[in-house]
Amino acid sequence: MNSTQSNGTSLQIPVIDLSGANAQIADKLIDAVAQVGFVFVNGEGLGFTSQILNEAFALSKEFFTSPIEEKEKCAIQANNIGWSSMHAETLDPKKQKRGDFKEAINFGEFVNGKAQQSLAPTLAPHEANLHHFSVLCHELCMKLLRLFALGLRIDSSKGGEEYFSSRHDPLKGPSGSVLRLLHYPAVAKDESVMDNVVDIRAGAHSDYGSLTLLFQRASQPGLEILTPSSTWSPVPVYPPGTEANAFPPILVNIGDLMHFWTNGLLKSTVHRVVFPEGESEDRYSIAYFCHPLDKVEIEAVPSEMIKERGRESEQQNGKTITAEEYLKKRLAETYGWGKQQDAAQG
Ligand SMILES: O=C(O)CCC(=O)C(=O)O
Ligand SMILES: [Fe+2]
Repeated sequence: MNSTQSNGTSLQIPVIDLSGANAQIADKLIDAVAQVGFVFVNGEGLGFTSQILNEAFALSKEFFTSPIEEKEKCAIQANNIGWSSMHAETLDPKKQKRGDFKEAINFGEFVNGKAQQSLAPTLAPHEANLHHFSVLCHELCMKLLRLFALGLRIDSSKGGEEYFSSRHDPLKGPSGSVLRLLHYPAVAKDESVMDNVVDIRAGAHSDYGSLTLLFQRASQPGLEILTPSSTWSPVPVYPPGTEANAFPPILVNIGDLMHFWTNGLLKSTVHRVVFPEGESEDRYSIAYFCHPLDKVEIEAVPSEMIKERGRESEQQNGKTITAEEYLKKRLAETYGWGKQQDAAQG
């Protein structure tokens, strides 16, 4: 089996309904992310609607099909914001001969509803929609973060249910959170540009932040996660039991910072995006990478559930590492960020 083949082993990712979120749901959520690192949540009732998603994906398509000169005007900067072109990012540099078969655009935090970056002509009229989408994403993350704190039984003297959410409150300061539109063009299998062994839509990686939300579209699969037995398991767009939903459930996964924060209890699982077998269509996805506020110090979470677990050093220059330093360190270690601009993750 080469590095881009799947073996079809399928790992069940739990689906959790967050309506009426309570302690029982928090326990289920913690179990899911402690075991698999991924969980599906039903987006209905969380502000997302078919219309909002259809509009966001239509806008994404419009942007990616616009002239390259327009996209270049909002090219990605060292602050991780903007458009990254086809093959510009290499998520698995040790294995990949060529960069990911994808393009993407990152939106940083909006201030008073305004993007803090130049928007391409296709996007500028839709600034309010993009802002609204990122607000919905952040609100869902805050809900999940409250449930994580509840499930980890953080004492009220240490912040209780608000332990994580208060450290992700955009009113208290900036963070590295990013809304990202992704486009993976379809490629005919016999096309000469396509080398099955070296080409991959997104190389194997784990995300860097606290948690990631991922929105997928029907008939555009391709995401796979690495199982504990080191096989690749395809991730469905509509997991069993959700086929009748108005839109696919939202996929949530834990990032490396949360893994580190919880001494590895919550797992950041390696994943990748492959070309599906046979005829494929373009894949569009939307990700929201949620990060703590830049200034937050990542001390071990005050929970008895993680106390006994070993911890990597949290010190940097004798001080507890902050979320901002953690992100910069990860980007630099993994991608040589700052030396070369081949990374654009959130
Ligand atoms: O597009 C996808 O399905 C996954 C993207 C992803 O894993 C990432 O951008 O970190
Ligand atoms: Fe990812």
